[in-house]
Amino acid sequence: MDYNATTPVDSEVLGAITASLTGAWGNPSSSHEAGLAAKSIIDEARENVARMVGAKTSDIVFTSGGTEYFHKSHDRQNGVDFSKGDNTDSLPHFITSNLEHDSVKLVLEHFAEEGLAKVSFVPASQTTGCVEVEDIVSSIRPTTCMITVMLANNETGVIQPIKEICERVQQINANRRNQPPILLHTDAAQAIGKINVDVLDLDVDYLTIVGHKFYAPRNGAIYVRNLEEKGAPLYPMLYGGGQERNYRPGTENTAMIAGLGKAAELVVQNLDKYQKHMEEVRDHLEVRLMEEFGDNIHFNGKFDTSSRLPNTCDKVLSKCNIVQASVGAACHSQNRASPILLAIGVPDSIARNALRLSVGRETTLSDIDFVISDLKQAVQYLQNQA
Ligand SMILES: Cc1ncc(COP(=O)(O)O)c(C=O)c1O
Ligand SMILES: O=C(O)CC[SeH]
Repeated sequence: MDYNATTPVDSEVLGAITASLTGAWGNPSSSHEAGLAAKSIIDEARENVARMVGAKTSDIVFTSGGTEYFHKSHDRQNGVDFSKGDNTDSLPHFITSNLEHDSVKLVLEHFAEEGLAKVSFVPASQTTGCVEVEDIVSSIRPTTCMITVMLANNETGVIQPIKEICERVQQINANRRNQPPILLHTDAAQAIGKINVDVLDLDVDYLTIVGHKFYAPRNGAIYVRNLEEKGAPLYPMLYGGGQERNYRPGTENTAMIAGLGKAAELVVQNLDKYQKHMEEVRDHLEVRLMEEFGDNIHFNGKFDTSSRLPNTCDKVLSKCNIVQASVGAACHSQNRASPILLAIGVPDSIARNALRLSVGRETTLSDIDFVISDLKQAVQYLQNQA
């Protein structure tokens, strides 16, 4: 019950990984047969990942995972020079939400602490669990170089208004004079494989893809709009043998890329089925929780006017025997109330008891019965201890 933390590798994905480890172990940069076999697997995987998010194949760069995608430029990025920190008014300005995963939040905090950039952390609305478009737009300054807001939150499952934000910002970009356009990034880690994600529909410049959230191995990729055509800028964090067009050098991890590509192919083929199943099971879970615990349950991710991922249910509890879940994001220390829940207005006393349940593709209705009975015995245990 913790599929937002990570997912198992799909059996077909494992097959693709195994096949490439045995049949395509060559160096993809080698021009001989073994190298060409590996390169063709990588090319096919790139096509499948691009298809999954509605991108051009050449706009996809493979990475080691979701955390490896966000950094400052070592050069003038988008007309803004990070190295010139002497005049703080000219510092590049970033806008983000207070709901972001640490792989975005901590990078921007670092930029600010190091005097490399100014950052606006826009608070999400406590009535919608979303960051409001107008609050993002009103934070824009002449020095704003990038806006990054996650597509769906990993704890609440609430889907953020990325398309609406991009629509407004592109209108502003069209009227910007003497300033480069504001770049738009979204962290789609929790959305891919659960809802349809289309980079052109969203109209973003960058989109983060995290394999281990959609039954792929723990690598990832980033979408960069019109990368080949020098569209959105991308600066390497590493220097080496020229792989990934010098954007992400290092001999390619063919097997993991093969797995990512197969998982992407499965999403393209089965997303509707996955989404419907997860939604059915999650909704059944919430019905049963209400039946069993009534007013003792507080659903932290349900807002009347906000959409949410089909698999996520954030609520309360801790003494379970069978259920494995997170009391917030897996990578956060568990002995504190989730900052995300506090940010959307969940009272500390409730946030401290939150339990995030996230179902997966194979979670069944009978699994839910186990979950409910385990939660019930946990509640009884806690009540007896009280
Ligand atoms: C929303 C979100 N963004 C980014 C990440 C980071 O991805 P990775 O663990 O592959 O670095 C995760 C999960 O770990 C996540 O849930
Ligand atoms: O568990 C999550 O929310 C993702 C890993 Se921090």
